[in-house]
Amino acid sequence: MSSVHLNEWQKRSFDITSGTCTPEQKADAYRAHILDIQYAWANSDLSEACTGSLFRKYTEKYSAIIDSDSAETGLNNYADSILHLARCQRNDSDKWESSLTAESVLKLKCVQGMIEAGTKSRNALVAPADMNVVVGDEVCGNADDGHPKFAGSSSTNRPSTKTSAIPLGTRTGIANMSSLFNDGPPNTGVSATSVFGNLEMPGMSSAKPTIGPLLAVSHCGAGSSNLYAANQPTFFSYSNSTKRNAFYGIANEEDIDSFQTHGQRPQGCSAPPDARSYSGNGRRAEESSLTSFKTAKEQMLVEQQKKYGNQPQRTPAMSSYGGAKKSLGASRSRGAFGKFVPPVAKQDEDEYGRMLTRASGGPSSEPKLPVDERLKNFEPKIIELIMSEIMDHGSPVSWDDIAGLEFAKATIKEIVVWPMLRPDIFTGLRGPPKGILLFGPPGTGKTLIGKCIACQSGATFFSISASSLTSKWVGEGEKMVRALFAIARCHQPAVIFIDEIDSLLSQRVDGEHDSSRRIKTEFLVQLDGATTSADDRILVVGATNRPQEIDEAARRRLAKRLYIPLPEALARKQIVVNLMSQENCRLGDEEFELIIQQSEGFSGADMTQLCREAALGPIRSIQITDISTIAPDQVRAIVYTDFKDALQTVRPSVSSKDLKLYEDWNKTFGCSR
Ligand SMILES: Nc1ncnc2c1ncn2[C@@H]1O[C@H](COP(=O)(O)OP(=O)(O)OP(=O)(O)O)[C@@H](O)[C@H]1O
Ligand SMILES: [Mg+2]
Repeated sequence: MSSVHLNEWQKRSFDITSGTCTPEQKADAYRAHILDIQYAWANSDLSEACTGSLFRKYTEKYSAIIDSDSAETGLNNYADSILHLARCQRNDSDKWESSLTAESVLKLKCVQGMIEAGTKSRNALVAPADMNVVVGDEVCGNADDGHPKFAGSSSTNRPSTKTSAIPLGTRTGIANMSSLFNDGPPNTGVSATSVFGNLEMPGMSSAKPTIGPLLAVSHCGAGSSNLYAANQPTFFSYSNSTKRNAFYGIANEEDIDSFQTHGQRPQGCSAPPDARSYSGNGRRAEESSLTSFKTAKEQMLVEQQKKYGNQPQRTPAMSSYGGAKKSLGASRSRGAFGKFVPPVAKQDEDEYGRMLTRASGGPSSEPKLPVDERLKNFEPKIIELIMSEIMDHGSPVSWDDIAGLEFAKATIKEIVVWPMLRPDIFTGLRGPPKGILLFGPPGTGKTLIGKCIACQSGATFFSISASSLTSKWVGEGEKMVRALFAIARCHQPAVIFIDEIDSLLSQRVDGEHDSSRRIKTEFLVQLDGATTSADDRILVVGATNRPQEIDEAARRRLAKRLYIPLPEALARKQIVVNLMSQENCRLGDEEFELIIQQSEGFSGADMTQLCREAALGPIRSIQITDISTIAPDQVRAIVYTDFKDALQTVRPSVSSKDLKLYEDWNKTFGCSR
């Protein structure tokens, strides 16, 4: 401490001894000095020893004021402020004479009300607003006898005082100490002076971990608590920043947690003398009655409370402690290595319960969702996603709608339909393969076959795409895969159709994204389980036009690999006949043959496109002026010329080079004859 500072403190000390000061001026000056000392200490302008010494000096000097019972001369701020008001009024008008005296003012209705309020509610703030009274469990009013005395009392007439020895650790709030000096209640048997008399200030015993016993004053009536918990350390050992935080009433997380847990004020979190009082359970005493302001977080908690009733909240209400630092993450108790909490609010535990209610035809009008005990470990949102979004309910497709592909259709019927119909026959070696891969050029009917299986197999059909199994959340994709198979197991017999399976099960390469690799691995594991378990009647059907990109492990699991080639002449004709049968068309057999010859190399999709293009021929022949008025039956029939024109614009989408690749792969891995 610099000598300038020391001189300043000492000078001030003597200034206040001047007899010219009124008691309230002295009280104000006293509090200002306490504040200054605290501030200086918090900023390390004062050493601990010096702070202690100054406090002692101040206490000794002003013990007469502090200990005075007199409402006139003591630090009776309550009476002082009322009298001060009265005096001001008198100054405004010389003629006006106030009948207010120290005694009469206490009989005023409003004053009585305030006193009663203070007596009734121990949490209520009755003490002058600029006084800070902090106790373990309660905020003490001025007096429990209704007398608004604020000064520490003499020991002679205070028999009910409890004292307790508090081992001082290394910290205690200076502000708390100031409250000791200032707010000694009427029933306190130990005066502030005596408290200080017993207090060894830090400078005196800094080497010791504890600073000797401090007599704490319990002054809130019979049921009152001690000022400090017995294990409450003092704050002299705090670092400067902590001291400053403590000084400004900013608690660190630990303190807040422990405070909220034990119902005590955060250790070392002293408030300046003009801070508001706090209740021992952390609630700002006057908060409920005086302030309706809520932070967004507090509002959210209130709404959550309303929404979920008395369910325990994950986040403790920071508002419970007004002096706590309200910073981002201040309420976290998980620490740096705690579990990651996503920024989006997690689904509540009872969401699944709500889903069960819906599923069991509960109050909600939402559709029934099948649920199973085995799915309890999965997040409801994932189950819901798979159930509602992945399960396919497309328009019905029959085997006859698929032109050609007789071998593929027969094989699929053998694998899918019959075993479903007669599981008793298809046992042992006759057991159907659990995985099929449909591969071939684009537009050849692979997806169409999938839809047909969905309609004709009688199994629960899950049609999923790779993108629906991927998620931006780490780990979510694997869960989706697991949930998919679990749900399929609950709904046996089941077919899981994965279109464009190459994007999900492409070969694992170095440097690929970790999450996609994990999804892939999980899928293979599940696929393995589904394919090896004899009891499970789950068929996985994959479709791809890039069979060469499929991971070899997946390839093995998809045991039946069926080549879906470009449609042969007969199949092409069937497609055209099928489509033209629904239109006004006039085509002879010869014309059909011509069309089939000219569409060599077309896929099923190309044939469909050719028919669409030809169907537009009659419309194009209508005059533009007539298009708005012409009746549908006046539109001419589709004729061969329309196909001829269409063949000029529609080209095969599969090149012969690509075709060779498929045929080669089929020869290597395919199961076709
Ligand atoms: N064999 C077929 N019989 C009848 N229509 C077919 C046939 N093949 C393809 N089509 C027609 O082509 C359209 C596209 O077929 P689909 O979507 O099944 O092809 P895909 O093999 O899945 O192609 P991609 O590999 O590009 O996904 C079908 O909607 C259907 O109109
Ligand atoms: Mg497809």
